[in-house]
Amino acid sequence: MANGFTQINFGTSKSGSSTPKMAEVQPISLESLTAEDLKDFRFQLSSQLQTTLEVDQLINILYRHLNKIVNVSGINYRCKQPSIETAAGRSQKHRCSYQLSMSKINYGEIIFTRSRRFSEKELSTIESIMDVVIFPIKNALKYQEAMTTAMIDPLTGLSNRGAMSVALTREIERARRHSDQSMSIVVVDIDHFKAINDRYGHLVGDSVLRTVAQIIQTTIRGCDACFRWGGEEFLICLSNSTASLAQVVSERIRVAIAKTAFLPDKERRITASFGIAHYDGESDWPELVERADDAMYQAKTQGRNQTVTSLVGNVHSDLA
Ligand SMILES: Nc1nc2c(ncn2[C@@H]2O[C@H](COP(=O)(O)OP(=O)(O)OP(=O)(O)O)[C@@H](O)[C@H]2O)c(=O)[nH]1
Repeated sequence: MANGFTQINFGTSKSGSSTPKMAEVQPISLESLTAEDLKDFRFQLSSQLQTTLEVDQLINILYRHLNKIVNVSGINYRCKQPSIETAAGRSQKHRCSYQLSMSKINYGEIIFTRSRRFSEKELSTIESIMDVVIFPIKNALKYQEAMTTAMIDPLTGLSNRGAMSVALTREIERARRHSDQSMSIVVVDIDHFKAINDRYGHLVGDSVLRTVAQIIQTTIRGCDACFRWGGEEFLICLSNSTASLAQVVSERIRVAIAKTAFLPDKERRITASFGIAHYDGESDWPELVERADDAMYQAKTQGRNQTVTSLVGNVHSDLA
């Protein structure tokens, strides 16, 4: 162990024995590597690692640079919190791995692999550059954590509006590219929520929002996504969905909400109104969301506690 890096494994991994051989870059002889060369190498590696805050890019840079002095076939990196797994090159059966830790905080594990055993000299060279690697990795993890936090609504734990815009841009792009895979948007708005806050207080109102979020999340599929769009409004993005599937999902959520006893007054029920828009070649997601929102307002004006689908384009035939 040195500099807070624990080499936890070195030897032959039996599971990798059938991995096909790959062409490996010839390493520069470590015997001729001077202290000055190593200093230069560390400086160059450090400069390159400062160019990104993406963990997978950091591992790729390390892979490219390390191969100038020590031949490795693959580098795997994994971290539990935040949960990240990435790799560069190709895994082989001989491996050495290092736990990246500083001030008792673990920043993940780096595993170097190749088809031949690592020599003592190679191991000590790899270990000697780990201190150059740990700070960029630590910064990248902090950045990733901050980005994730910025995308989460703290009350419900759902993704927020910022995350929604990123996800919907991607989904619209996918629906446009694959004509056989469409998508639907559902806007959900709790009915008379102001009256709930006024009568039972904001804490009860908050717990209603959390429970509605849970009902939605447990009803939709893993490939779908739910966002907190505004105060008492939620937006669901149903991937690869027809308009009729969107209606089935909405109705399931609507009935589940209407059946749930949210309030101290068990007899009093809460309802929500739903608006659906099915993708119809919109150029951007705000147009699609606007249609779903208009449909939701129609549900409100028609008496609330119901689902309205925006009827345009190919939706009629799907619902027939
Ligand atoms: N408890 C709580 N209330 C919130 C939160 N965000 C927004 N609200 C409340 O949500 C209420 C929304 O009220 P309105 O927009 O009038 O809508 P509504 O009473 O649900 O009426 P309809 O939508 O027409 O059925 C307001 O009283 C907001 O203060 C929140 O995070 N927690």
